[in-house]
Amino acid sequence: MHEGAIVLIGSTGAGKSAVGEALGRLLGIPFLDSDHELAAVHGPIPELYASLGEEQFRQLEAETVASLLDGTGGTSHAVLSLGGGAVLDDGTRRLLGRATVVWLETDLATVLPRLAGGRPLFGGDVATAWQRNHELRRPLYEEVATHRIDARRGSPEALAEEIAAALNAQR
Ligand SMILES: Nc1ncnc2c1ncn2[C@@H]1O[C@H](COP(=O)(O)OP(=O)(O)OP(=O)(O)O)[C@@H](O)[C@H]1O
Ligand SMILES: O=C(O)C1=C[C@@H](O)[C@@H](O)[C@H](O)C1
Ligand SMILES: [Mg+2]
Repeated sequence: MHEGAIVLIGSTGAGKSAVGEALGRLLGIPFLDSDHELAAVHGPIPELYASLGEEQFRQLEAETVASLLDGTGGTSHAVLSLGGGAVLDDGTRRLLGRATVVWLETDLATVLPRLAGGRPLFGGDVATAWQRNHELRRPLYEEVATHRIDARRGSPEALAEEIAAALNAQR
């Protein structure tokens, strides 16, 4: 199997958490999520983001990702789903250079119904804000991804199967 972590990246609502959980279950390895870890240690993301501001939030997120990646090194294996904006950090992108990084590609039509509850960073017009972030971050996802999956259709379980097959094919 794979050394270190299988990291899932992509825009908000792409399914990183849902697919990551399914992939961990499928492969029988732990599932970690940087947003879940941040929330467990520091409290709910919206409040954390509001109190810290973007710059400090990104710094804390980067430290969290680094420590989760550290914990998955050596002989242990895990699936690690990142927050949608985690790739904005240069240090995080450098660390991802050593991981298997799966980009869940999606589009606005797919995620819009999933964003109905609102996301902390998307004040005002959710669709416009999502699209802007999606376009700004696309080159960064592209830079660090070792694999790409079309996440616009298929259940989280089906997408997990697809990822497992893609990773097996390269062995
Ligand atoms: N392939 C899928 N098919 C149907 N629903 C999905 C799929 N993937 C995710 N969902 C649902 O869409 C919502 C958003 O998914 P999820 O939280 O996994 O996205 P995310 O990429 O982790 O977003 P964020 O960047 O905010 O962490 C959840 O309610 C989830 O159950
Ligand atoms: O797209 C973003 O910038 C974010 C996505 C979420 O995963 C959270 O990490 C947070 O809401 C920020
Ligand atoms: Mg998530």
